[in-house]
Amino acid sequence: MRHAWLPYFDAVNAIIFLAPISCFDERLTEDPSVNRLEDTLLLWKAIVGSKLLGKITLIVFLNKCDLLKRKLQSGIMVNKYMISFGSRENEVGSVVKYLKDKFKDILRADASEPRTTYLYATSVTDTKATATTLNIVRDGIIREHLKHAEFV
Ligand SMILES: Nc1nc2c(ncn2[C@@H]2O[C@H](COP(=O)(O)OP(=O)(O)OP(=O)(O)O)[C@@H](O)[C@H]2O)c(=O)[nH]1
Repeated sequence: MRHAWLPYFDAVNAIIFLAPISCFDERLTEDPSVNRLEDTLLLWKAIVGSKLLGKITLIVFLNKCDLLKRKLQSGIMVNKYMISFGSRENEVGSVVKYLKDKFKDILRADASEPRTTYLYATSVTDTKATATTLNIVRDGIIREHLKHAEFV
């Protein structure tokens, strides 16, 4: 159904893409053959590759970092579910860096033109930290618009 809702986003300036990165070891309820994080990356690929969304600023929240931390501390290994994670340290910082690079790689390979994209590690249930992140995002978008309007 995803292709059905893409056209409804043609009049927006920015999309906040929430990627629940703690779900690296989970499967989709609707299709247990698909890993949830792989599914998230496929959706990112579709959004990045969509010509309809080509002019929209993309903001990625690598979300549920608190839940990710808890999973990693309990001994669950990322490389068991994502082979390409390899021998990197099984801790939040290296998982976030690895995933940021993955999102950027897809952007480089699939975006039809260069575009403004921001990536943040978040735990949105931490409302104070999320408010700060949203303020940074808002300032970035405003600055971007002013730049296009040649005010800065
Ligand atoms: N601890 C924690 N909980 C979160 C975070 N983000 C969302 N949640 C909680 O996760 C639950 C599911 O919310 P979402 O992930 O937004 O919704 P969803 O994608 O439809 O649901 P899931 O299939 O569970 O991912 C809710 O109870 C949220 O409050 C987060 O960063 N940290």
